[in-house]
Amino acid sequence: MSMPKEEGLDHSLAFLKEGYEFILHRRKSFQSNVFETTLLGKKAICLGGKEGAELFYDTDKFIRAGAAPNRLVKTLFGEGGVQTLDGEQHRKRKAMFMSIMTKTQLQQLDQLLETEWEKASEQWEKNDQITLYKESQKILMKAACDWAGVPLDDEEKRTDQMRCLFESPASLGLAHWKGRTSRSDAEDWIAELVEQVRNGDLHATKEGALRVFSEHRDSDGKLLPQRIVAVEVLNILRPIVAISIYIAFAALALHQFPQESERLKKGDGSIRRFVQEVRRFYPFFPATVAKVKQDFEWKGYQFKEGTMTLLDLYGNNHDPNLWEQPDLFRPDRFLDWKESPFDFIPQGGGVFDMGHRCAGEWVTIQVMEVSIDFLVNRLQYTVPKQDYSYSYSSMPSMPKSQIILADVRKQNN
Ligand code: HEM
Repeated sequence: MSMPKEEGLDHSLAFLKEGYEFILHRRKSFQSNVFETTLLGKKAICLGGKEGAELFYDTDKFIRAGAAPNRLVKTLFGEGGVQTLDGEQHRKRKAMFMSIMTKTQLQQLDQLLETEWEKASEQWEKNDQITLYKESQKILMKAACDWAGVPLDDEEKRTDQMRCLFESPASLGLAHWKGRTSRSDAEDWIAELVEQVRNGDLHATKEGALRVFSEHRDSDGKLLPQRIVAVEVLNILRPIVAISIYIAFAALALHQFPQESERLKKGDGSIRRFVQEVRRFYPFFPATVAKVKQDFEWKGYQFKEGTMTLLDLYGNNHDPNLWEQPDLFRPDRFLDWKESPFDFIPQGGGVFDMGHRCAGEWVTIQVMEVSIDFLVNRLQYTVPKQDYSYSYSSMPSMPKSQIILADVRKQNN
């Protein structure tokens, strides 16, 4: 049986134009959770729905080595990182990440964040207004470095580098190249710290990522090359700073859905459900990518070895077959959510240890909870008129104004 197929030479331009909605639009028009298209001059299969996600995370059928486009590897991921590994090598490396995600470690991050929010808000009281997206990046970078045991030498420069890593993958020209130079500079910085940890010149905290990753032995029993440790430590710092995007969207939701914000203030809404709805509702990653490991057949369709395959992350979070009225912001939908690892997948699906589901999902949820609690219950501020719109084609997307808050004061209660 032949797979539903989008006719035409190449659809990369349509992907750029329709962005987050590209796959879902076609899933709807083909009425199918699987279809074929052409992207970057190559045949690509797009998968969606619970069944599509379940298939995508079957590690006997899909691999990650060589799957991600070069522009993503050169900016966002780095070379040789966990995202690009398969099989036993991936399992061992992923276990290294998950080993630092303990309850105690997460509580420590909580406290570091609280302290940074406190310090920052004291500064903000001296200003007429602040840009939340940028300010929260400073908070997150300081907390992330402290948590990872990384001495932060030049706060402004390093925070800017982290931002460039996640803002640049899909951008063009200079902005993209800035992402590439930020990557090599940031890797140099961390690789030097790894050397210092290994020769005893830097006593990094025992449980922090810098020390744990520097001392980690890979599946061959050897220490990882310094450069790879740097890539993996950046796989902690960079995405923590990227939570600033969700914080900006959360602040937007608090403003645009004041009844939800009131409920949080009165304590009759749940911050957890609010966080989940922000992660479901707003765009972050459109899709994730793998390659067919070897020829197989699924539902009568042929999947040929090496074919690029995309999983529709944004689309699954907005799929009307999975969510009632998906385009409404309604945190209470999570009251009776059946906790499937394949429908709600803003940070990937499946399981953490064997598959590529985001290693930092718990961190993300927790950081968002602390930050939203601070915005709702610890600060008061006004929201001046600004451009709240966000695009479905720029990746990553975020409110155009980056969320300006004015007259920020600590609450007196
Ligand atoms: C800012 C919000 C975040 C979003 C939207 C996000 C999203 C994602 C996505 C979509 C994937 C790929 C899933 C796949 O390919 O199947 C991923 C992987 C990953 N994320 Fe996150 N992430 C976030 C935050 C974090 C944080 C805070 C950390 C670390 C503290 C982190 C560490 C990782 C790592 C190490 C991987 C690779 C996992 C693997 O390949 O096995 N992420 N993330």
